[in-house]
Amino acid sequence: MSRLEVRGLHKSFGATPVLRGMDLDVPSGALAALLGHSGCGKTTLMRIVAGFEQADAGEVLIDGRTVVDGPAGAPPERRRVSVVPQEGALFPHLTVAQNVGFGLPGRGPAARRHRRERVRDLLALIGLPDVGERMPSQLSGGQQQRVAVARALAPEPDVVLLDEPFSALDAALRSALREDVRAALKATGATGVLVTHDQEEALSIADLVAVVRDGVVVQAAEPARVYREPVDLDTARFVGDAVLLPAEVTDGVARTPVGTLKLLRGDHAGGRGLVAVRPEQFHMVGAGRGAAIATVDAVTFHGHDATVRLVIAGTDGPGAPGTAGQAVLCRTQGPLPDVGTQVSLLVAGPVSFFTTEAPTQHR
Ligand SMILES: Nc1ncnc2c1ncn2[C@@H]1O[C@H](COP(=O)(O)OP(=O)(O)OP(=O)(O)O)[C@@H](O)[C@H]1O
Repeated sequence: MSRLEVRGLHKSFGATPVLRGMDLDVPSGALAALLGHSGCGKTTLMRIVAGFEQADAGEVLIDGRTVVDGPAGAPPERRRVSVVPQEGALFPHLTVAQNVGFGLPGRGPAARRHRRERVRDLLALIGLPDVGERMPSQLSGGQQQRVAVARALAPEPDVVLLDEPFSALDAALRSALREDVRAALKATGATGVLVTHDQEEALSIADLVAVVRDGVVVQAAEPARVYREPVDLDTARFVGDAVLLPAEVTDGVARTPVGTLKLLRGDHAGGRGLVAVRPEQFHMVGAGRGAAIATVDAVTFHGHDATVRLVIAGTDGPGAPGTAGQAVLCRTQGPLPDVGTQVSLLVAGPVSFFTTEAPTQHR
């Protein structure tokens, strides 16, 4: 078991606070993605957990063992934490097998045999069983990252930290590699933390997405929850596309330019604010069946689906006043409408409401 707990971590560089009381709890064997804008403190957290940087205050526990206690901490080599950096991580003068086996003891015939077997098993696990004798320069970028993952897993770490390990790769390679890396982590039972800017990556492979802003985790939950129930407006905008519409909440429903919408959480006191609607929640339906009339402004075809930009022309139902002219985005797999045509719009499923009358609430 190797649960990772980060409690109240603080770190400043000079007078600039970077981590401001960061909390994170990653269950044993889970893969968490740290998602946040550049400079929000993701790498600093990873470096503190790995032991490359000192915290000012707060704690990090692995499997209940305190490895960081304020500025004090266990030596990095005793933490059972491995790191997979962005790129260029392999020793260029060692073979692939020597790279993977680098952190393993090799004195005596039994240890050497164990090392050989472990290297062989890990290369098979990452899908490169035959490259052990090659030099890193003879591998592609994606293969080198696979080897870096194998090397990180070799000493059977409790926690593996992956700092944007796929960022230098092209889109197709990234998606294949991240699936394989997830599978390798799961096969070894290691707890993983992945730093990424890429929301799709975070949502698709992580068990837990932790949204980081200004040195704190503002929301940590399973990917679908973060997407469907973002904790605040900034998270709604940052994780996936969101159409923000003015809304007035009364009696647990929101009156909006596209009709009266159900709320995800019915406990709002009411008042004015914004609802966040995901583009796939919009549906273009037959005339008279929607809640609003909209004019097709632009259509962008993506292959698997399309994005249709629409401008509300008027309401069919009891919408909020002054709604015409509001632009919305609709993601559709159905037939594509011509630009300039009018369609009827419907919103499926409940939406999140964020009041603009009081400070943003953090859960
Ligand atoms: N050793 C350092 N000395 C001074 N400032 C630092 C140091 N390391 C990081 N910082 C600053 O701390 C802030 C957070 O950096 P960090 O690398 O943790 O962000 P990040 O979220 O990982 O960003 P990115 O996604 O761009 O890698 C940045 O403003 C950075 O310039």
